[in-house]
Order: sequence, then C-alpha cells, then structure tokens
Amino acid sequence: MDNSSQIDNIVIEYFGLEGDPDYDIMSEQKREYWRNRPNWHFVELSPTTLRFEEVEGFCALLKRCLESYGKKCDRLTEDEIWTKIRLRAIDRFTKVVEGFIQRCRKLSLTSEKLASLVDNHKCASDVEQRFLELAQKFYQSYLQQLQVTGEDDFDGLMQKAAAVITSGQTVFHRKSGTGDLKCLRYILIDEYQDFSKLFHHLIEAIRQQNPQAQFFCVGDDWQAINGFAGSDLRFYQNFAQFFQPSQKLNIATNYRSATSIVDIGNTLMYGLGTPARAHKTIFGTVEIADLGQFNPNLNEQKDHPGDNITPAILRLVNKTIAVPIQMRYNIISRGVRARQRRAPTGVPHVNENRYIKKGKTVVLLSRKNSLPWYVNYGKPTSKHGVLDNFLNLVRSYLPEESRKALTISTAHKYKGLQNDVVIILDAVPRCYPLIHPDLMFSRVFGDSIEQVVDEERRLFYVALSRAVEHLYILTETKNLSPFLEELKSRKRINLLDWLDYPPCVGSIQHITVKVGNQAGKGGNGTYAIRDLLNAEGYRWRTIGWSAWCCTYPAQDFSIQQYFDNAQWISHACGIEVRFYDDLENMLAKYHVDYGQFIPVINNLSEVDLNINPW
Ligand SMILES: Nc1ncnc2c1ncn2[C@@H]1O[C@H](COP(=O)(O)OP(=O)(O)OP(=O)(O)O)[C@@H](O)[C@H]1O
Repeated sequence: MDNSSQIDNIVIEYFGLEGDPDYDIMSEQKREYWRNRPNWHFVELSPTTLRFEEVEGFCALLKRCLESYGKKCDRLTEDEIWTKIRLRAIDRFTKVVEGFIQRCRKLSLTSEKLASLVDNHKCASDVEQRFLELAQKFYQSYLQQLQVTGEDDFDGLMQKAAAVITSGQTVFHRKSGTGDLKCLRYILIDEYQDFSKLFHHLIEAIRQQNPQAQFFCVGDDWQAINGFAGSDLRFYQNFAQFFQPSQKLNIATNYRSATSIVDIGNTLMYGLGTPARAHKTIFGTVEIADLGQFNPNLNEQKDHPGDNITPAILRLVNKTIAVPIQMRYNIISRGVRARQRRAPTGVPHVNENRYIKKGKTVVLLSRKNSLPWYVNYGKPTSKHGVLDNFLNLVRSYLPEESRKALTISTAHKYKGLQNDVVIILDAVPRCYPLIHPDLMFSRVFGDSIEQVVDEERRLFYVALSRAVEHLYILTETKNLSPFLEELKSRKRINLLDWLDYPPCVGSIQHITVKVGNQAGKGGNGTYAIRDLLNAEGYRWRTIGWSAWCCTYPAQDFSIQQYFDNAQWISHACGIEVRFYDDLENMLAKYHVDYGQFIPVINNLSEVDLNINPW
C-alpha cells in the first residue's frame, strides 16, 4: 500500500475463524477497541466475503475500500509478498520442525524407526502428511549432520552414555574426583513424573552394571506437564513394573499452601489420586476476578485504552503487594489523625488497623509467552520477551521499593516454585486448555487432544498450587476455562468485588496544594491572605479551579504538618484547600474557617483502600 497520502491510520483485520464463539467474542472486542480510537479506520474482512467474492473480487473490494480512505494500492508480486513474510513464516515452521526432531531424539529413533512409525500412522489431513514427509527428511539430515561433524546434542550424549555403560565402562571422571557407577549404593531421582525413555535407558544401563543400587524416585503425577517435550508418565504410573522389588509411599501432606488453596487443588484433581492434606492451618483466600465485571475508571481508561487486563492486574497487585510508599502512608495516617482530632462528628472514622502487612510477594502466571493483543506494554524495555516487558509496565506503576516483590512467569516455568500471592492471568478456554494447532504435527508420536487436555488440567493444577496464601484467578465469567467451570460446579469460589480493589494511584512524586475560595462565600477569602500566600511561594492560577497553587515534594508530605506550618491559616476564612497528586487526582479537600481546618468528603478513601488489609 502506498502510504504517501497518509491522512489517517487503517487497520485491516481478517476474521478468519468467524462462527467460533470464543473467537467471535474477541472479534467484537477488537471492533469495539478500534471504534473508540480517533483517526483509526477499521476494515474487516472474513471468509464469507472471500467465499462470495472469490480471490479477485476480494482483492478488488479491499482495494476500493482502501482507496475510499485516500490510499493508493499497488498489488505486490508473489515474490515481494514472500520477502515480506519470510522471516515470520520460517520462524513458525522452524519451531515445529525443531520440536519434532527433539521428540524423535527423546525416543531414540533412527531414521528407519521414524519411517516405520510414519508408515503405520494414519494422517488426518494432507497438511499432516506433507509435513511428515518433510520432517522425515529434516530428521535424516539432522542425524547425518551430527555424524559428519562429530557434534552431538544432549539427547545424543545421553544415548552414548547409556551405550558406554552397557559396554561395561562404569568408571567416570569429574573435576571433583573419580567414581564408579558400580559402587553407587543409592540413586535419587527427582521429578520422576517427567521421566523419558532416554533417561530410562540410562538408568537401565546403570542397573545392569550395578544390580545392588537402590533407587529412590520422587514425583507427582498431578504435575506431569512436559509430555509435549517427550516426558512419558508411563514410567511413573508403572513404576513397580520397572523397579522390582519396590515399595510405593504416598506423600500426601502439603506443607506449602493454606487450606483453601490445597482444597481447590484437590477439587480440580478429584478422582485422580489421593487428595493432599494441608499442614498449614491458615485458611488463605481463593478468589475469582471477573474481567467482565471490571469497570476501569477514567484515569485507567486513559492510561490503558481498550485494555482492561492491565488496570485490573494493577488493582490486584496494588492491594496485595501493598507496601504503599511511605509518603502515601504519611498523607493518610497523619491526615486521618488530623481528621480524628479535629473533625466534627459525622466524618467517617478510618480504622488504622487495616493498614499494611508488608512483605508479600506476588507472581503473575501466564499460560502463554504472550498477552492478549490489546495489552499495550509500550516500548519494549526488556529483551527477554513480552512477559518481561509487561512486568516492567506493571512495575512502573508501583512504588520503587515494592517493585521487586512482583514477578512474572509462565505456568510451566514456575513449576517447583511458590509465592505468597499468585495471580493466574488467563483462566479462559483459549488458555486452559490450550490446544495448539500444531498438535497435528505430533500425532504420529501418539499425541491426542485428550492427552493434551489432561496435561493442561495438570498445568492448571501446577499454577493453582504455587500459591502459599492467596490465589486470584483472573477470568471472564462468561468465558470461563472449562477447568474453572468444573471447579465452580464442585465448590463455591468467592467472586471478588472490584469495589474492594480500588484503582492504583501510582507512584506520587509531588503534591500540589491549591488554596481557593469556598463556593458561595465570595472572593474575599483568598484576597485577604494573598500576600501571605505569595510569600510562601504560591502563585495564582486560573486554569480549572481558580486558586493559589504551590507544589511540594511528596516525600514525607503530611497534611497535618502542612496545616501546622501554614502561616496564612490563622487569617483564613471561607477558604477551600485541595491536595492533588501528579496526575491531577484530588487526594483531599479541606475547608478552613477562622483558622480551623476541617476535612470535607474527599478521594483519600481511594488511597486509603490501597493499604493492604491483611
Ligand atoms: N517437613 C516440612 N515441614 C515444613 N515445611 C516443609 C516441609 N517440607 C517441605 N516444606 C515446605 O513446603 C514447601 C514445598 O516444599 P518442596 O518444594 O520441597 O515440595 P515439592 O514436593 O517439591 O513441591 P512441588 O513439587 O509442588 O513444587 C516449601 O516451602 C518447603 O519449605
């Protein structure tokens, strides 16, 4: 497209999966998003258009549409199109082939064994068949390349190690010293649910040489989540068959999580094994956070146009980390003390016991390495990918000293870890279970949708069970993950009320104080104290509410101290004082009459509520 005549921006969207309810919801969200953006035109096309118009008509239609917006269109040649999409296209294809080769290696397949596997496999589509033809060639070349160069991959080293041990060579040398596999008395294997054929070969080789060695294998079949990478739960499930004689012990005590979290994990895995028993006695919390019920306020809409997820997460994080900057605490606590001392009856009393329990750490767990399309994390700030960029965005809204308390990870990578607070970002059907379209390329290894769904359930379990005290499950109640749906049908789970999670005010650097006249009391109030205000550095401003304005560093600012130090106050009558943060959010409003200051209804409650009630 020739953009020389660019006046406005155009987004062209091809809604290729129309008719799929989940996809249609997302399409409607996209329409809504672009409708609300000035200077952007949204052009949508779909397979229906393509079916009616056929390719030529479809292109002509698009051209006419773009020209109506003043865009000149020149059709690219096939070669030019390929040049533009090449990198992206190769990237996905490369990943699929790479995964395929890794699976073959984990199974210790030779080219011949793979060929026989493919011969006996019934392809479900032409695409699958053509892929398998190509993949076999790639695998053959890969093996040849290893042979020619003498290089090896990890799986190759494992195979060689097993072969060397089988041949009777059991002495090994390491930097720390020399050893003999024949002398090993105990072999401890962790994460046994993730065992693969390749590891099994190695262990078998050791056992052949050293039949006296005792094996101790620990694993959790509820956490078997690496089938896609070649792990095989068979080794765990049929343990007794592989290790004879053997004894099996159940470790059912969960030392990690609060009872409500252990309970939710058991409910998800009901019927799939011995339920866990919580050792901790604290109850903890499990709450569903429904994005469908979330209404961002004007500031949040301004900061995150078209994106509800970011402000929603910010509210949860803000409340849970809740190590409010000292300054914010000062404003509130001293403000509240002032209110309690001087306020006439009827001014709401704030219970200071609700304040801060510091030191909670929070992790955001994502099913994918990416986020929904409408989440705009701005200019990339990290080269480690989308999630880290998003983390930096969310952190930028937190006080400096709280930032490290927040981390992000995929659910897969968080296996084995834990956090006080876990926020699951995406308990929706397109994430749990995530059935990747590339699944068709691993059917030949026996992968099926049923297996994937089982593994996704276990992944969801891993995500839930990382929480020590508090678990938030972010979802859309009209679009729940089937696992969550099932959980809800078996157990009552609290749906959080967003009113309890007020907006994140953000890091405040400055407080602007505006001193003006109370409504209905004429202009004499400020006139009488103008020289005093002037001397204290105030300037008269008429933008918005006409008032004398002065800005103070937010650090250690307190309303009580402010009034204690204000020279003008003893002469003041009919005055209104307003306190604003950097974003022009009004934090507090006071009336001053006859030297007395009285708090009026104000927005401090919003800041108050940012304090962690736990
Ligand atoms: N006997 C114990 N007494 C008290 N706390 C324990 C005990 N054993 C483990 N824990 C605590 O329980 C938590 C989980 O322990 P650990 O990570 O060893 O378990 P795990 O079975 O490997 O967990 P997962 O496989 O779910 O990651 C940790 O916080 C650990 O400190």
